[in-house]
Amino acid sequence: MPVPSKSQPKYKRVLLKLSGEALMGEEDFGIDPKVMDRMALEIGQLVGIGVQVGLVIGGGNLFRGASLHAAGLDRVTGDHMGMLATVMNALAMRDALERSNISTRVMSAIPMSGIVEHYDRRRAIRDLKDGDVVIFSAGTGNPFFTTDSAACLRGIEIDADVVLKATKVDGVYTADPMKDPDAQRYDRLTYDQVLDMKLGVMDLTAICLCRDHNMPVRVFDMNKAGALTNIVVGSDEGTLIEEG
Ligand SMILES: Nc1ncnc2c1ncn2[C@@H]1O[C@H](COP(=O)(O)OP(=O)(O)O)[C@@H](O)[C@H]1O
Ligand SMILES: O=c1ccn([C@@H]2O[C@H](COP(=O)(O)OP(=O)(O)O)[C@@H](O)[C@H]2O)c(=O)[nH]1
Repeated sequence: MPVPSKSQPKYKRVLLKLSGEALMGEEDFGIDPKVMDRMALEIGQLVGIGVQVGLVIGGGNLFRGASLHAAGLDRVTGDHMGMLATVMNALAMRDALERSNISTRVMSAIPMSGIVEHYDRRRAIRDLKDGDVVIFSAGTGNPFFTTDSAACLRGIEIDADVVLKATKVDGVYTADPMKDPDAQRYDRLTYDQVLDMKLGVMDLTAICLCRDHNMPVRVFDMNKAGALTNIVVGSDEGTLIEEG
């Protein structure tokens, strides 16, 4: 089988999920412009080798419905705030991408006329084919979901080859590596193994969706320079979750 080269990436279209928290960099809240610029650079490298990039960004650096609820807010209101947070992150990411001369379109699952376009699948696919990075913001548009589920949903809808979950850890472990120093990393897992072992790196709704639609997911460390390009040209970074 031919080995993919930089001029012939393994994937033609990817859905990249960036966790909101990872955008904080060294801070405790908000957005670190240096992280945004670094991500823009890495995404630009994918676009440069002809890969179509759809992007879903979390909102955990600003608001999370569950945390707001724990602090006393109504859960649905909290989730609405969380989804709005993802739109703010998307605007910041568009700014960083456009400063790097990468043509970018932001769509929102919640209509927000005058700020971003409403999500339109066919339009998104056309834009991706034209080489634009398309950022899908406001999650699924519904409370009680996460942006991991939104990433898998949009990935399936746009017929991406893979969902790439960029996070703070370098793959899926036997236990949360932030809490258990003895946790061991998996190179590869099936959807059922993730579900059966309740491995917490991604919510189970997202994994079920991917299993039902046979959408592979790769979990990798977004702080490792070059990891994204390595994956797209066929290297084994992080953990691949796919059919058994
Ligand atoms: N089995 C596991 N393997 C890897 N990471 C795990 C596992 N269980 C829990 N995690 C945690 O999941 C997080 C990744 O999810 P992510 O959505 O990026 O973060 P958050 O939910 O904090 O926004 C990691 O930072 C890690 O601490
Ligand atoms: O379809 C969605 C996606 C997100 N959210 C809300 O938006 C917040 C931010 O998203 P997430 O926690 O997935 O961000 P991440 O962990 O990736 O930073 C969530 O906590 C939810 O409150 C939601 O209600 N529906």
